[in-house]
Amino acid sequence: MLTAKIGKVSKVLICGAKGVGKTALLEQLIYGNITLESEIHPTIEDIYVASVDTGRGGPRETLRIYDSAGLFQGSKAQLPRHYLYFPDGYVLVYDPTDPQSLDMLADIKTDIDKNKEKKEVPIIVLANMRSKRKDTPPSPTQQAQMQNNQADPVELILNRANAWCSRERIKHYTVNAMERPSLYEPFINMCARLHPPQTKSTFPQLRQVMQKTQKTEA
Ligand SMILES: Nc1nc2c(ncn2[C@@H]2O[C@H](COP(=O)(O)OP(=O)(O)OP(=O)(O)O)[C@@H](O)[C@H]2O)c(=O)[nH]1
Repeated sequence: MLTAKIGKVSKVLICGAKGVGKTALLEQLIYGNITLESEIHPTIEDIYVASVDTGRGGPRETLRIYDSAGLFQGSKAQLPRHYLYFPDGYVLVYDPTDPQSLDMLADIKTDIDKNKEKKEVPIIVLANMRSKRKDTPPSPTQQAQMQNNQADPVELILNRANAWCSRERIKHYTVNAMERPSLYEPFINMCARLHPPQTKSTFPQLRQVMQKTQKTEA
């Protein structure tokens, strides 16, 4: 007999401004084949399927991840309407060197909240750190800023994002599309929230209550 268990499939939308690295993140997460030399074309829409081990035992869970076309900056950012109805969760991405790409996420989040009705819809925010690495020496501009005791603008944007995310009760992650391990935690977290552990059947408790009632009636 075939007994392979197939977990639930959840739909997740990844969205944000144009060119913040949404496709690079997904390709890296799923295939691990992205390098600085990879040629990536702007997305219209693509679907990726990820089989995720949440580390809780049991079958792997499946995420169907929709990569969306990046939104243009300028006027109020609006997701195409159908993206507000079908996703079970959202991954919002911004580039911490570009403050407008962060501002845009607030508009997207408001739109999601307005349309989610009573459903619980997990949202996470990813700051794609591009190639900023701890071992990279500071650029001449950063050196000048440090000499003038000015804060690093990327740090300021990350702080602003952290403050917004904690107000909105959203988890904020700093990742780098070129570093695959940095992508695991956010997607495992999203998957675990979309597939909470099954609670045990309440029938045994129900049976106990019925037995007690019968005893008191006798
Ligand atoms: N150096 C570096 N380049 C990156 C990184 N992430 C993305 N890029 C580059 O930035 C460009 C845009 O990346 P995409 O992944 O296409 O961005 P996107 O958000 O999917 O873009 P749209 O589909 O147009 O919205 C590509 O040339 C990527 O190679 C990164 O972490 N580091």
